[in-house]
Amino acid sequence: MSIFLFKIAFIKNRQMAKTRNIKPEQKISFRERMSALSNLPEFFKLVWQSSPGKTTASFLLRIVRSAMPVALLYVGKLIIDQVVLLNRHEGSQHELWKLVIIEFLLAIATDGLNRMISLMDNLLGDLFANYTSMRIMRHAATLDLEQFEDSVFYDKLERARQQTVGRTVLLSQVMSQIQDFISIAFLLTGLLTLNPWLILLLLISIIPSFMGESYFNSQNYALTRSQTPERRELDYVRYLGASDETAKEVKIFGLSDFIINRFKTLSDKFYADNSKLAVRRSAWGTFFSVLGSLGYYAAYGFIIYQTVTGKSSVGTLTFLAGSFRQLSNLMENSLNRFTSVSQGAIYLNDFHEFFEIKPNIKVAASPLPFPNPIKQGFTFEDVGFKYHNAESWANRHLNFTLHPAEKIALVGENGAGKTTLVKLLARLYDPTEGRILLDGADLRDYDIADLRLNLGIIFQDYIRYQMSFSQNIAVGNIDEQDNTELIRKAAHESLADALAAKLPLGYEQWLGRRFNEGVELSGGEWQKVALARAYMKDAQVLILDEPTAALDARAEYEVFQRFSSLTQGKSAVLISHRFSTARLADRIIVLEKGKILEAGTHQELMANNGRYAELFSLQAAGYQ
Ligand SMILES: Nc1ncnc2c1ncn2[C@@H]1O[C@H](COP(=O)(O)OP(=O)(O)OP(=O)(O)O)[C@@H](O)[C@H]1O
Repeated sequence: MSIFLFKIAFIKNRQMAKTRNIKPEQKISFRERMSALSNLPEFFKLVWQSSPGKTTASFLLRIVRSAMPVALLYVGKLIIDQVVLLNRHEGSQHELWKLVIIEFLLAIATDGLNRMISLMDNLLGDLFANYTSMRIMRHAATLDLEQFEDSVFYDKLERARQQTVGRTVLLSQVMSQIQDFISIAFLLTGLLTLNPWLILLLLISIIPSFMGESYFNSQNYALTRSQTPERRELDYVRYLGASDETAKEVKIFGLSDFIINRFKTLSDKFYADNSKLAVRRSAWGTFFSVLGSLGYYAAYGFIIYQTVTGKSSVGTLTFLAGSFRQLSNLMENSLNRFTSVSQGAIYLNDFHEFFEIKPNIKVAASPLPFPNPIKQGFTFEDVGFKYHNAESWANRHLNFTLHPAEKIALVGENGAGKTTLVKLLARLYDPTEGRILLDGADLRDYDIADLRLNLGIIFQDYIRYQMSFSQNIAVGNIDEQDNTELIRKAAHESLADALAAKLPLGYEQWLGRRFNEGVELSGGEWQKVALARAYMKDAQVLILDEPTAALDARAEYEVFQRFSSLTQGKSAVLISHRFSTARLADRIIVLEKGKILEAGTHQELMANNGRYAELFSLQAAGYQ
């Protein structure tokens, strides 16, 4: 009967699943569940690596704890039998009190073990979460920029991130499972020797509940998995609604209601989906628990009958009834837990999937030594690049050479492909077609870390680190973070030193408002700090992507005076929308729709009377 009802629910649920956008491939079969268990050894390896000592302690404590239920029941039986004997003036008072003290000690030991196990689980859980978070960050650092720009990648990253905390539950579940199995083995031995028939009754009363749990767990997984993109959006909306970085614009544009409504729409949908499942799960759970109670009372009646008819002692009655109840609870718990363990093991797939993502940008097996000094420069040979999932090319048919000691300015309208070109130079992406040569050899043949060490790049969307002034500069060459002299020199070169002098704590001043006593800087001030990062290393090529957009006219003039003298003998690439800046370069490359439209000195391009001359005159007219 129950199976029949269960099937109806299953069919109905399949129909509902369709309306709830659960993709069919996200449902998991029993086989998938079982095969996911093969993830457990790898999982335990991670747990072990997090803390070998605590893993061993937790395991040993649970083994001792697993013998406690049967020991307590058995001593209880002996006590009752002794009391019955004493009533008949046959027993021993001394024996009785000895047993009571033993039971008392066992009870205290059980409580103590429970507390130690839970303490161990918590500590191990925290260590595991920290360890796996670090593993995720380490792996993420090896991946390509392009992978970070892909939403499917983010879903995987998000699911892996959730596993760092979520899987600590799996850890204690698996441990508890082992503990319960041993307890069950002990209790079953008692039941088998005293009354084997009860075992059959036991199985009948718990199997429906197990099937129900297993079914609802798989539904839960399918639902959670299908909700990943929305959950990320929910997190994002929550961040938009309450963050120092967004507060200004949210206030000015009066966006709070808009954001709250979006949050409400998303969270209401979550609530509706989750609560439907929770209600159905609870209703079925109640039904199965009634079945379990029926089984228990049938067994209880049977044992009472045997005691009344003199086939067992009163002590045996309490032992059997107690064993049956405990066994039924333990078996039900461990069967149910089995479904959550296999469920948890399936979530581990997400974790492993993330670690299986490999970077596409290959590192040369035996890299060429990076030239110092660069002799021929960087040559773009028909280079084209298309972003993942993009329709059009961001760069196409690029042919030019950045010579040693040459200063090139890249100009062009928004979206012309200037930043992309620079990213190709730094191998944040590899060309989709064509190749970039450095001193005649493919850029891919050099060591990528060496290449980046030789490039000093400041992007337009540089990070405003919520760290100290000095660390904000040191990130340009983190190995030198303790080199105060170098940091001060870099700050001097980018004009940031005058700013440090104004700050209450100078170079140790915390920047940004996110943490205590941080000082917020203006846009231009931040830019000067970021610029200092480029001077932290003795890079052979300096690349500044709109470095002065936020600087005032005097600061921009000074920055460029210094930039020119500091980059003497070095190559430099400058991206700027200000033609007054661009004209200082040895050569100007005008990009349009990813292609080179024209190139030459300021004078040549003006004489050409092409797009550069047009844009230059347009800007100059604005100043008159
Ligand atoms: N991460 C990305 N994913 C997909 N497309 C991108 C990405 N970044 C840029 N693009 C697209 O590539 C083209 C070139 O962008 P790029 O950032 O190189 O232009 P830009 O010349 O530096 O523009 P701006 O002057 O506005 O900084 C644009 O059409 C842009 O939409």
